[in-house]
Amino acid sequence: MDSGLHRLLRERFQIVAEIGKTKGPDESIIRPAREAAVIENRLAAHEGPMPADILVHIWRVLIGGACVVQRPFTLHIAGALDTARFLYGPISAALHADAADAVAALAAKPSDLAIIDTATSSDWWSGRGKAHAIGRYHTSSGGVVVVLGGEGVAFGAGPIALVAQDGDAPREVDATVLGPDDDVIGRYHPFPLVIPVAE
Ligand SMILES: C=C(O[C@@H]1C=C(C(=O)O)C=C[C@H]1O)C(=O)O
Repeated sequence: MDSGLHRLLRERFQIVAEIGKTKGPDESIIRPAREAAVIENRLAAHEGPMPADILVHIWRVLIGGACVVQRPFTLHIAGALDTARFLYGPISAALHADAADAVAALAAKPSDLAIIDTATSSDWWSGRGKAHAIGRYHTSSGGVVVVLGGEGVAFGAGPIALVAQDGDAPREVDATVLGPDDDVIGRYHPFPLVIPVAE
């Protein structure tokens, strides 16, 4: 059983490496909407005693590993280590004192990702420059964590936009009701599960 699983995983990573070669040097290898679709497809086909959150956890580690195989990158983390590990697994990480530091590190290397617990800063969005939200997750402790991609990371295809307007705190709106002056900081596919974090 384990040999068969292992063989399939090796095959998956071979295919992932081939897909990576088709992505251009100026294009991000991370496709948040595709990742969400991959997991939604697994959840839709799921049955049996394995808990759905275990399924999601395994696939998130596979996807994080797949991304890093296609092109190495670092997670710049401000107060969201559990969420970062849940979403991307054991890949290279840098811990930052606050959101501003993490966003500055992302600006220096836009192909990395920043993962920010919004409780670490009341205005994490104001210094983000060309970074934009590619994911927004709720945690089991009631927190909200935002994943920021640098320039070039494709927006998700979902209908939700996360908007900052006139310096107000970001709010979620349906993309179809956005006005011309709205400052869209990210669009993403809604994620079905709450991220479990250590208390
Ligand atoms: C494999 C790809 O690259 C990345 C890894 C994915 C995966 O492991 O399923 C999905 C989307 C991308 O973030 C792809 O673009 O298809």
